[in-house]
Amino acid sequence: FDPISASLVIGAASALTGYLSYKEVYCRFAECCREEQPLNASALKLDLVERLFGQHLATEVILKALTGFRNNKNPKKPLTLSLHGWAGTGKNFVSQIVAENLHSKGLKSKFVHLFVSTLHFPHQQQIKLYQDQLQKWIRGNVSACASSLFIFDEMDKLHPGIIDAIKPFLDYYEQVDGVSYRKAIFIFLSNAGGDLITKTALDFWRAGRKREEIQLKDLEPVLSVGVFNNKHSGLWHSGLIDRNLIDYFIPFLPLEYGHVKMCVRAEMRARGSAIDEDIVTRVAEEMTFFPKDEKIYSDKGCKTVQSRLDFY
Ligand SMILES: Nc1ncnc2c1ncn2[C@@H]1O[C@H](COP(=O)(O)OP(=O)(O)OP(=O)(O)O)[C@@H](O)[C@H]1O
Repeated sequence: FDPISASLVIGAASALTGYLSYKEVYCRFAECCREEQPLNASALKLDLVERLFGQHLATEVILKALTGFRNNKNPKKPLTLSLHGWAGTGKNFVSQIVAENLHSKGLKSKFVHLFVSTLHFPHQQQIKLYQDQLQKWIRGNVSACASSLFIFDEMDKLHPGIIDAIKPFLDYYEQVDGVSYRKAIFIFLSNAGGDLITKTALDFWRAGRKREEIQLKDLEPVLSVGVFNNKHSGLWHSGLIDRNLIDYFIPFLPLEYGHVKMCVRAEMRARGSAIDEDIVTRVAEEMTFFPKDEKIYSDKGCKTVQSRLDFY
């Protein structure tokens, strides 16, 4: 046995172990991009099942899409989800749950980026500038962490065309200018299509069918066509849709009286208060419901529950 090569091997091995344990210790204190770490599917499932009310389709699709994507060592394109539904039905809330399950600091993580149309892209005359900035921002952040998460809120208020600037990143390319975007995740949030979703939910209700009987195939095709043809969807005539770059259109159903009560209880628990059913009913009854005759769905979803609870 050659003593020189033996000591070289030992030296290299101990340097590697040292580096790995240094990295472990470092990552305990500073946030690290753990792109190889598989997703804990049961933790995500538990979060969705226990915390998200009345959204059986969103729960099922998000779980399936994320676990499939994160367990695939070699995805061919980034994961792109488009979440649609009425106000206050849980789209931002789900994005927060997804962010927490991907990066432990959730929305505060430096690998999670939230864009709000009216805040970040307000002026119609500056579309070109926004497109450049968006491309630079995404390129820079995916270079730093391949499994970065980008959330675009208020897509329906985004000027048409802005989002097409990121089309090359969402496509099936192995690399674009030396950067691979295949492990990144993009989530779009929008109220567009909310009317179509409500109509379907209402048709089921009027036919005496259970809400849980609504399937993705009842809504997904209508949604993608509806959003493509809607001038105010942020995806109007978008190349993302006609190139099939959006993996899932995820409908959020309008919330019913019973769901609003569940939100009130969840908020009480979060505040560490005992559940007082009398207050739960009073808060839920303060909300307004539509359509005019049947009054089934809360018109703000669970959105104002937290502030209403402050009065009790
Ligand atoms: N389906 C739900 N299950 C549990 N809590 C919910 C649900 N929907 C809404 N909430 C509660 O209401 C709050 C507001 O909802 P959220 O911001 O997610 O609505 P949104 O669908 O993003 O609305 P908008 O389209 O107006 O942005 C959430 O932080 C959460 O506490």
